[in-house]
Amino acid sequence: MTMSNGTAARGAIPHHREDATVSVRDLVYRYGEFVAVEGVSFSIRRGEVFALLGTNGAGKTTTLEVLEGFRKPTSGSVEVLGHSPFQERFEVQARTGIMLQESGLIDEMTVVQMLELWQRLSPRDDDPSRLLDLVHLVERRDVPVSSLSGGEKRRLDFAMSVWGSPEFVVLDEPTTGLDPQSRDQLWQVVQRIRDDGATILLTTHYLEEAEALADRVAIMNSGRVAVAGTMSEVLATVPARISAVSTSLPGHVLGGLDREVLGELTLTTEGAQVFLSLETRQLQRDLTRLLDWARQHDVHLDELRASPASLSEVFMAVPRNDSAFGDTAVRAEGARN
Ligand SMILES: Nc1ncnc2c1ncn2[C@@H]1O[C@H](COP(=O)(O)OP(=O)(O)OP(=O)(O)O)[C@@H](O)[C@H]1O
Repeated sequence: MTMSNGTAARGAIPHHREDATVSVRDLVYRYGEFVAVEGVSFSIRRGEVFALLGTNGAGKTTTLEVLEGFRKPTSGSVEVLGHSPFQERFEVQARTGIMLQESGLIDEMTVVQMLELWQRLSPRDDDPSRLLDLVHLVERRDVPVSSLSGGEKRRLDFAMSVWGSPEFVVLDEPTTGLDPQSRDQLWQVVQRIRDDGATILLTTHYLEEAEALADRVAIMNSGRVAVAGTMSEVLATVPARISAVSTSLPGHVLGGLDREVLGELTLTTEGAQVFLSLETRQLQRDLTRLLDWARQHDVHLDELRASPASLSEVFMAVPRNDSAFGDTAVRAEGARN
């Protein structure tokens, strides 16, 4: 994926358009005078899970609705599977599965009747039994939809979105309301259909879900992409953290440590204990330096922890207003694509 106005994407390797299932260039969408999406560019490679994240009102749903062919872009170009989703809706819909936030299930029908109805409506062929098995609803096949739990309804929605193994699947907050076990099962199914070659666009407010599933991610704020790239590129936009506690740190060796490491070192003393915290963009290098330093000075490090930033930290670090976005850099980057 390449992004025109994302920080992490600046280092991303551009790829050819033919590798892309989705290609969005300079997308603008206005509701009347209000600009909901303001110059967004990205592409989603075939066979990857791409997570579109963002604050409330960031423009995710609007972008999704443009990709699904429900809205005509105000300006910019959008291609899904080589077609315009708005002008060539039939071509795109025949190869796309969509799981909306709002379920379209019919309460009076049983689970299997719902799938049989879908069999008649969908342009793709499939077998209800395969889908029931896929989403672990075999034993609920003859139960009316109205009797299903919220999680079971979500799984049935999911089954309908992957009916006939579409090439492109849009999952809009797929695990809302699922218990941890059902959520894990659904994650496994998403990974399985990705491994089978589907391209998946996921939106979610659960950052651990994006972290578990997505190959690439974009975080939107106020109609723009704030940060984008592969998961590791995005996580690297916030420093990693190393921490440890030691009771064997002689005062005279402390000074040498900050010259050894590249990151920002903080030492706090409480009685005989020294708490060491290091924020670094060079996790492996600084961890190696720290361990070498500890060995040389015979320092024992207790509770040693080293971890990259989480997606949640990256999300929290996204500036929450336009003026803090570094507009000049963002626009200059956009102009190159
Ligand atoms: N039909 C509409 N008419 C006018 N403004 C709208 C309309 N739909 C959305 N908006 C506005 O456009 C902006 C983007 O909305 P959108 O629903 O795309 O955001 P979102 O990222 O999906 O948010 P959320 O996470 O809260 O669902 C918001 O400020 C919203 O109020």
